[in-house]
Amino acid sequence: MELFHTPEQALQWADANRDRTVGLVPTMGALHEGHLSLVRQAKRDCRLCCATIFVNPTQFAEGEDLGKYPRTLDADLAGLADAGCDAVFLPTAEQIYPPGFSTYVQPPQVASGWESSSRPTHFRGVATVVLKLFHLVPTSHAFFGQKDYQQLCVIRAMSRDLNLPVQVVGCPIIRESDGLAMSSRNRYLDSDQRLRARLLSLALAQADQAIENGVHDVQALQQLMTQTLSAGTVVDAGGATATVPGIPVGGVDSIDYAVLLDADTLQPIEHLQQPFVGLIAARFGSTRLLDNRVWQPVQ
Ligand SMILES: Nc1ncnc2c1ncn2[C@@H]1O[C@H](COP(=O)(O)OP(=O)(O)OP(=O)(O)O)[C@@H](O)[C@H]1O
Ligand SMILES: CC(C)(CO)[C@@H](O)C(=O)[O-]
Ligand code: BAL
Repeated sequence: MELFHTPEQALQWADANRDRTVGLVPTMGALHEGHLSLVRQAKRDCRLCCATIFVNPTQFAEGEDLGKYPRTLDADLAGLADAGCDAVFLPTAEQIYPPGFSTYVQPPQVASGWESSSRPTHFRGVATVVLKLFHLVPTSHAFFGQKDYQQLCVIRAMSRDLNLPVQVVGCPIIRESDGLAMSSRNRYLDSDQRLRARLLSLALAQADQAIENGVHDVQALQQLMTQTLSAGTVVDAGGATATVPGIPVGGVDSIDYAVLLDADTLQPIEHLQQPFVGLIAARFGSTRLLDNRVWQPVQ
């Protein structure tokens, strides 16, 4: 596995391999099985895979966890090599944002709301760095996780709107055995928060079960997700409310959103007659976690 530290080296490598399909896997490091699944998918779809590790300062808001974001480079490189990654680009902040840098991507419409409500400049930073990475490591394909669903929508829209010659591939969410979506920030959770973090996937599973049982009212489904998250309780098959074995009493510390939206536009919906997504962001102390689930139209 080759390591590049400068944009020139990355460009040279991409140039030397321009007759092969190459898949790009952008990450911020602190890698887990979710990231490695993207590398494996890239290797299935493309001849070569290049991962990037860069904790991008422009996507963090003032007071967020940029300074304490986990950095585990040795383990990351071992995991990438093991997953069959061919090259890793590890730029510095000065290389990506040299003195005088002042040009940013205005993110597409689908960036409005949800994540942007708590992180107003987040997608401006994400879109800018992803566009730069696409230029610095020119590839035919780029792989992103559905765990960051709104981010995937933003990158797809940017690629379409700006005619970028990159096929954006969305990859399924990889979960822990209790359903918690893998995330680098899970390591911030203490043991009590970790048990309660299961409520995100549980809220989506509750909505899924209710849809199966014929509940097709959007408000009722959103309420069910909110109730599961805030009280830490579930509704059983008979409609009774019950606590969940193994989850400490009480719900998440706060909910940023728990909504059903059009799966493409992320606009609110009134019925379930188009593909739709359940999107959740909730907090445990200062740790903010995301989860989502996509459904096909219900007739
Ligand atoms: N559980 C997962 N399953 C699939 N893809 C994932 C998962 N977690 C992250 N990814 C994807 O990996 C890529 C890099 O994400 P990132 O480095 O921010 O990891 P993360 O675990 O989401 O970190 P954070 O906790 O900071 O949100 C993104 O495309 C992201 O969607
Ligand atoms: C896509 C990304 C690597 C851009 O910094 C980041 O937002 C992430 O890790 O999801
Ligand atoms: N996983 C998206 C990157 C971020 O939260 O900044």
